[in-house]
Amino acid sequence: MPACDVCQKPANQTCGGCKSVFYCSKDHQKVAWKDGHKINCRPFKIEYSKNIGRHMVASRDIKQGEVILREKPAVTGPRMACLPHCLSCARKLEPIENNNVLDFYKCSKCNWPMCDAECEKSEVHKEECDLMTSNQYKCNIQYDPTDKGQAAYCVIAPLRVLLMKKSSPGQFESIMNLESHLEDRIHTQLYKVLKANLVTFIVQVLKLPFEEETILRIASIFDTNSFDVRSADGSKRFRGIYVTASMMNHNCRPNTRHLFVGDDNAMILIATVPIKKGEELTVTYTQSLWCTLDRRKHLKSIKYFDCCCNRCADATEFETYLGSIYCSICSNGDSKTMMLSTNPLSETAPWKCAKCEHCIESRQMFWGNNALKQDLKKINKTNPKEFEDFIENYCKTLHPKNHLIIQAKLALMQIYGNYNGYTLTDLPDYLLKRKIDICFELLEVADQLEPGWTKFRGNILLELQAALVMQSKRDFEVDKITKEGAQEQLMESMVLLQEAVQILKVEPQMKLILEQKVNELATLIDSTSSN
Ligand SMILES: C[S@@+](CC[C@H](N)C(=O)[O-])C[C@H]1O[C@@H](n2cnc3c(N)ncnc32)[C@H](O)[C@@H]1O
Repeated sequence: MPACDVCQKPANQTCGGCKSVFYCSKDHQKVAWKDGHKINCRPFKIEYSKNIGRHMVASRDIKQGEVILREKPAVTGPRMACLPHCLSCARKLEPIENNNVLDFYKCSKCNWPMCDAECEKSEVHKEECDLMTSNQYKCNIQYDPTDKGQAAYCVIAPLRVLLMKKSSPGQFESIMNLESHLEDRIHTQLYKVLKANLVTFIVQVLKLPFEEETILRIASIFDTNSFDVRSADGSKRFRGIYVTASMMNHNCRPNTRHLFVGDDNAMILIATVPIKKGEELTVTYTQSLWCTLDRRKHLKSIKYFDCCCNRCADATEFETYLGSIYCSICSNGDSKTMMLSTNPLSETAPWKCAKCEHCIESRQMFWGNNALKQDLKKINKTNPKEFEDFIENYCKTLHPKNHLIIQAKLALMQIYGNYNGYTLTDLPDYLLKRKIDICFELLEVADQLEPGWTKFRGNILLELQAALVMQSKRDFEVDKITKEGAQEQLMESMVLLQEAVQILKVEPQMKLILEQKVNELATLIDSTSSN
C-alpha cells in the first residue's frame, strides 16, 4: 500500500488532480494542499529517457480540451534580431516626428527605443537600464524606413537571465538546468557573431563577472527552449522561457496546443485530444503543414535532433501524401501513382514509385520542393487567381494534398469569404462551392495531422459553417431546397459552429466574436422556421 504524503502511514486515497500522491485521510490531503501541493498538482510528471531526454508523461487520463498547465514565463525578452520593439511591453514601435525627423521615442536614460515614459519606468526595464546607464552605455538604434531587423536586440534576453542570478537565484538555476545544445551551436556562424557582440557587451561594456561559456549557454537555452509569444492582434511579439513547459518534447502530430493570455503572458497548455495515463504530452516545434523533408531539416537545424515520430516514419504521412509527387513514368490521365521515400527517416534515401521501378535521388526531391516553394512565395497573397493557377499548373505533378497545394488551398480558404471583393455575399455560386470543397479537404488533412481541438481545425470549421450557411440561404431563396431542408442544413452548420466555439473560445478576443456568430445563426434558424 502506498504511503501518505504527509505522515507516511499506509494510504488508500489518491489526489484526484494528479493521481501521483497518496493520503491516509481527507485531513492530510487538505494539509498537503495548503503546504504546496496546490502548486505542484498537475496531471503529468517529468520522466527521462536516454534517447529523448526529459519529457512530460500524463499521470492520469486527461480529457480533450482540459487545461494541463498554466504557467507564467520565467523570463521574456526580444527576439534575436527583431524590428524595433518596446523593451517593456514588447509592442512593435512606430516612429514619431520631431523637428521634421522621424525617430522612435527613446528611454531618457539608456536611449533604447520604447513606447513612452510609462514603459521606460516599468519594472522589467529598470535593472537593465540602471546597469547600462551606470556604464555610460547608450543604445544607438535609429528609425530605419527599410524595416531592418536590429542585431542589438540579441543582448537583452540573455542579460535579463544573468541579472536573475542575484534577484531570483532559484529561477536562474532552473533556467540554467534547461537543455542548451551549446556544443552544437558554438561552431555556427551565428554563435561566432554572438561571441563577438553579446559576450563583449556583457563583459566589457557592462563589466558583469560572467564566463563566456555561461553567457553563450543562456543564448543557446533561449534558442532551444523559448516560445514565440505573439498577441492576438499581432502588435506584440517576443520570446519567453516557460520552465515547466520546456520539458515538453516535440511530435509532428502533437496532442496539445498552447496559447498566451493576460498581461503576464501566462501560457495555457490544452489537451487537443483525450490523452491516456502514461502517454507522452507533446507539442510541435515546427509547422504541421510542412512535409517530412522540411520538418526534419528544420528540427535538426534549430533543435538539433532527428525526429523519429510515427508521422516522420510513415512515408505517406498518415495517407495525406503531404510530401509526395506523382510518378512521371507510369502516371497518366486519371491513373496516378505516388513516389514515396524508401526511408523517410533518412534524408538521403531515394524516392521510389509505388508501382514501377522509377527512382529519384533525394537531393532532386529537395531541389524540386525548394523551387516550387519559391514559386508559391512569389504569389501576390491577395490575388486568388495566382493561387488557383499554381494549383492548376502543378496538379499533374503534385498530389492534391501535397503540402504546397495545401498551403495554396489554405490561402484560398482565407481569401474566399473574407477579403475585399471576395466576401461571402460577393462570391459567385461557383466560388462559394469552391470554398466549401476546400474547407472539407483541409478538414481531412487537419483530422490526420492536427486532430482534435486544434486551432487549425477550429478555424476551418468556422470558415466552413459560414460558407454553408450562405449556400443554404441562396438555395432556399431560389427554391432549390424547401424550408425544412434549409432548416436542417442550418442546424448542421450550427453543429459545426458549436464545435468551433468549443475549440476557439479560449483564444484571446474570440469569446465575444463567437457568441455573436452563434446568436446570428440562431436568429437565422428562428426566422427560417417562422417564415
Ligand atoms: C525544449 S527541450 C525539451 C526537453 C528536453 N528533452 C530536455 O531534456 O530538457 C528541446 C530538446 O529536447 C529534445 N527533443 C525534443 N523532442 C524530441 C524528440 N521528439 N526526439 C528527440 N529529442 C527531442 C531535443 O534535444 C530538443 O532540442
